[in-house]
Amino acid sequence: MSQKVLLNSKEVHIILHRLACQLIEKHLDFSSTVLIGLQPRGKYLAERIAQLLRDEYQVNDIRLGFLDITFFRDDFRRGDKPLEANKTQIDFLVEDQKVVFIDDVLYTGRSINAALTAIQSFGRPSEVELLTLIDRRFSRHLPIQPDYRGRQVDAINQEKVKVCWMENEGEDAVYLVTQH
Ligand SMILES: O=P(O)(O)OC[C@H]1O[C@H](OP(=O)(O)OP(=O)(O)O)[C@H](O)[C@@H]1O
Ligand SMILES: O=c1cc[nH]c(=O)[nH]1
Repeated sequence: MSQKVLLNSKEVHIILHRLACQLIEKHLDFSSTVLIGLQPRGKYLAERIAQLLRDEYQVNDIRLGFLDITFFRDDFRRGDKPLEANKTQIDFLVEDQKVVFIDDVLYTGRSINAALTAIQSFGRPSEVELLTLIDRRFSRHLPIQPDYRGRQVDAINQEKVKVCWMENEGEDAVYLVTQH
């Protein structure tokens, strides 16, 4: 296995600021907008974006929730391992709200498809957008595209993009991992 740095810590931080600013441009005071990080790895990105909005850009009253999509995936019966769900935590109504899904990587689009199904249990949003740190090009199985993207990456199917966060991996960085 070998890995190449796609984004270092400084580049990740610059991109996070840009994404936060793009959200402000569109959503202004966030009075009818909620942020939903997809479990497990979108949670870290969503927390970072929410923290930036609050601390650096003085957007108060950010509503942030986390959505687990494990049992909404179209392939969830196919694996041979027992599935472990993560926690869904949405302490507000999404009815008539603008929902922004936040995930670290967009690849086939199947996770977002599952999230679109899962969020219906919480109400009917007025619109749903997608923010992703990494958009893997030419790999979609479904017609799903991000509204806000950190970096577009070309990778072949044998490669994996790995997003690391200080909170769980001890550094903010993005790697392209190749199995040999
Ligand atoms: O567009 P998709 O093909 O659905 O891929 C995107 C998903 O892949 C990753 O999770 P993964 O399913 O690899 O699980 P992981 O958390 O174990 O990395 C990533 O965190 C996204 O949620
Ligand atoms: O490259 C990929 C594809 C799916 N999920 C990831 O985290 N990385």
